Amino acid sequence: MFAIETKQLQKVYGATQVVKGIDLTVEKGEVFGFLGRNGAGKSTFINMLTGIIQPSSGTYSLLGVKGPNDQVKKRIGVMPDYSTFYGSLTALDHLKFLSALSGKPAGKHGCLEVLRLVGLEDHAQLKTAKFSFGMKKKLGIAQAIIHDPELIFLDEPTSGLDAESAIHIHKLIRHLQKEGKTIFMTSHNLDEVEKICTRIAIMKEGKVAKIGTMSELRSFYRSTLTVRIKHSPIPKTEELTLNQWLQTVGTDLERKESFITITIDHERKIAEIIRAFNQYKVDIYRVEVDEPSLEEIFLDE
Ligand SMILES: Nc1ncnc2c1ncn2[C@@H]1O[C@H](COP(=O)(O)OP(=O)(O)OP(=O)(O)O)[C@@H](O)[C@H]1O
Repeated sequence: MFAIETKQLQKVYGATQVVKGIDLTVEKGEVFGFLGRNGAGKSTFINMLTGIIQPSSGTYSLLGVKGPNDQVKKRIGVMPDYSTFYGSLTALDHLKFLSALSGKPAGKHGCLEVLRLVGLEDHAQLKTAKFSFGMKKKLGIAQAIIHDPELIFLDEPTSGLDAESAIHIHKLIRHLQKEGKTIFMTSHNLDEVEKICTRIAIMKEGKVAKIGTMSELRSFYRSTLTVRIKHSPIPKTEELTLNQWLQTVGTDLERKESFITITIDHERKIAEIIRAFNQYKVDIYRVEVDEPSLEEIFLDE
């Protein structure tokens, strides 16, 4: 059973198809990153799954239950792209109120624990009207997880946060994953997605353009690897043979003092090169492989 499954999910506004029939599955326990340029349709997609808006056509299931379904809504947590708060309440009272509404009251201790998890323990008694943008973001995450949901939607959980707070939220997301939760998050921070997401979908103009783990996306993007090897001096007697052999292994061979750079079509060839160097009694000090970053893959779309 999938945490999320959509079939031909579509949203049309007037004559514009904003989400163009998406088929997507997310396994339980994943931290799934949903990326795309501004206006690609990410929030619209999430808003359909979380019941904020109705799909124009297509179907979806959350935690194995066909949506929309009021019972399953209690098992999901949502941090929308902007959250609203009761400004006259303190952070603690705000959370206590929401957790009572959820039908699964966390109590004062539970609420304080969630405030600690998001890094707001020192502001529990502060009225939310006085909260900064970053503090509101954290409180938005707190209210998404206060009822201990199994599936959590986070729309840009760290945008606008300082680096330290963002790292704190990354740790929280990993902690939630360890507890068996599924997280579906959007982000414009590609470094963060690369670090914490198990799988990634890149959305373009309402469709999923690419999907996979980071290594799958890398292999779709580029079928060759550029390898740079630092090595001990090659004995003069062996130089020619080794050079000739390297030219059969890869392309764009460059040799400079104690470095060679070569482009190969499979990582297995790195092992072949290392074995050959050993055979010629050449030591290898360092191997660097130039892999495409998520940014390159993303910009390629
Ligand atoms: N209620 C609406 N009526 C008409 N068009 C809408 C409506 N809501 C969203 N759109 C349009 O749908 C497109 C997708 O918007 P959406 O907010 O889903 O994008 P996004 O990928 O979340 O963007 P961002 O990264 O900026 O948050 C945009 O062109 C937007 O203008």
